[in-house]
Amino acid sequence: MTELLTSELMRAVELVAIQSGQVTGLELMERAGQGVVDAVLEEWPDLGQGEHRAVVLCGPGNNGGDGFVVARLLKERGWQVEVFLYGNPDKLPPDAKTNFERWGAAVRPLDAYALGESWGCDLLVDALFGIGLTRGLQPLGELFWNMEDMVDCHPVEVGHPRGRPAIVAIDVPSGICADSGRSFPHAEEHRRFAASAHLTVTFHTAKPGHYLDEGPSACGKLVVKDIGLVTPKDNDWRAQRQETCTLFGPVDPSLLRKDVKHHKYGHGHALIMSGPPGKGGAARLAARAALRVGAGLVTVGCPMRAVSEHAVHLNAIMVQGLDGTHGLAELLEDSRFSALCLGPGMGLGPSTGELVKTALASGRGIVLDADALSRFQRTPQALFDLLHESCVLTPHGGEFARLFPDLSERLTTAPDIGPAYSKVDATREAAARAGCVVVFKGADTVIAAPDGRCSISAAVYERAAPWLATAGSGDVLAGIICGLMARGLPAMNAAETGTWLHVEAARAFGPGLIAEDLPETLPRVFRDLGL
Ligand SMILES: NC(=O)C1=CN([C@@H]2O[C@H](COP(=O)(O)OP(=O)(O)OC[C@H]3O[C@@H](n4cnc5c(N)ncnc54)[C@H](OP(=O)(O)O)[C@@H]3O)[C@@H](O)[C@H]2O)[C@@H](O)CC1
Ligand SMILES: [K+]
Repeated sequence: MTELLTSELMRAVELVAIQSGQVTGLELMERAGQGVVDAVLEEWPDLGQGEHRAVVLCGPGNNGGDGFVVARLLKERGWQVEVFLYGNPDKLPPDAKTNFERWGAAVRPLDAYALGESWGCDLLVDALFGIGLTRGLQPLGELFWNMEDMVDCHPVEVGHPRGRPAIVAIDVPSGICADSGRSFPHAEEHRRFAASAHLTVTFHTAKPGHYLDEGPSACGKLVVKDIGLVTPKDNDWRAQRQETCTLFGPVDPSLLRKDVKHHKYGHGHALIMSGPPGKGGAARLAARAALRVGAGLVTVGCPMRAVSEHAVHLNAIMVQGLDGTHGLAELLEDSRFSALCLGPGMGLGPSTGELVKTALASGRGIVLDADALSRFQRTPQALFDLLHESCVLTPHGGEFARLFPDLSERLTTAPDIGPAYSKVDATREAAARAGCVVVFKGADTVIAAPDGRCSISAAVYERAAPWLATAGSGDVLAGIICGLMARGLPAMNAAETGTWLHVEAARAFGPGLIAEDLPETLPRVFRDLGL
């Protein structure tokens, strides 16, 4: 588990170190620049031999200061280095100014580079803006557009006469908000709003924006370099500041091990509610996932007329026909049902809403997904009033917007000042409002509990799982989380662990994945975890 620091917290950590006298800002800047050079040479060993050409684009703040350090260090290695500045050198902050002076060679205005027709280098360094970005960068739209083209269309080629540079972003690609991963749109919509890079080198710890929204695609690859900072552990320091979030993973295998002393009921009984005939596939996917993740028993509860359809498909999973809320309430008199899942394939009719209310009244662990969420589009507060802390909501973007339209609007309206409202902010607010765990799905899934705990479970970088965007994949996730809750995991643990396993199963299976494959790949994931 890695703690992710927002820009405000990162500044606070830096301040503590400087005020304690352990380090100066100038030393931190030197370590940051050295970290970038080290990361570049680790990523492209060819650049470690001989003399190469670098272009360093510096901005008006300390990110630019890091750029001047990189320029100097590369020059000391014998490289040809050209430096361009976006801003007024007289207005640089003190540490950046010192490094501007230490550089001591020519610095030209950025326009002189941006208007050139050739990339003219082997390494392009984006030191324009870091965690201090506060608004859009309209004048740089064309440069960013060209950078994206370079990253997407041209492989890095050391020594190319016109330049096919490796592009490295210092701290965060310029234009990306470090807290949210969002960019700040400007009037020139046909241009890009943020830089693109092959490699992004950040310091001390990653920031939420490296994992959210546009962040990962802009960063390319992410490397975190230690610059000798320590995040204070004491509660007083933390109590005065905003809450952090973590990057979840890997899972703790001890949460998933089965106790040999338990019989099947000791591992819980999951009840997955299904919709009418012809709509039962989603519930069967969720049920299979709940069973594979280790629930001792799984039952699909369905309208009487859907029993025969389920019966021809299911073996180890039981089928229970039941009539409406009365039938569900009666079934739940059996206290061995330890967790429920409602939503996948249930339909948007009134019966779904009534079944959800009956299920919630039972106080059991409950996962609500898909139609069980959308059904409450017009009356979200009626749902929130019934939710409790053993509930997990698993909305995708559309479902989130139905339940939390105001939060969704803040998240989708173009921000004009930074830091931009983030998916972490939105999910945290949603969990507090709903009074339960919210899993806001996407490649940048965010999971939050009502007490403020929050983690990002991102399927990006080395954990990218593009084949997971397939029909039924969400139903499987709901089933995995329900199965884990049936086994006794608290809602937040079940949500985080389930989301991580879901991505891991997709990665283990690889290309060609369909939803049915996910539960079947869980045994392999468990073996790899040493269970
Ligand atoms: N913290 C640490 O521990 C360490 C930090 N380090 C490095 O420092 C970086 C943070 O430096 P920073 O705070 O000076 O911010 P940075 O991103 O350089 O730019 C801010 C400047 O830009 C301006 N500005 C903003 N938006 C603008 C716009 N759209 N268009 C035009 N101007 C705009 C803004 O001025 P404003 O007008 O908003 O007052 C301000 O002048 C960090 O990312 C890392 O690289 C490392 O050296 C080591 C340890
Ligand atoms: K940058």
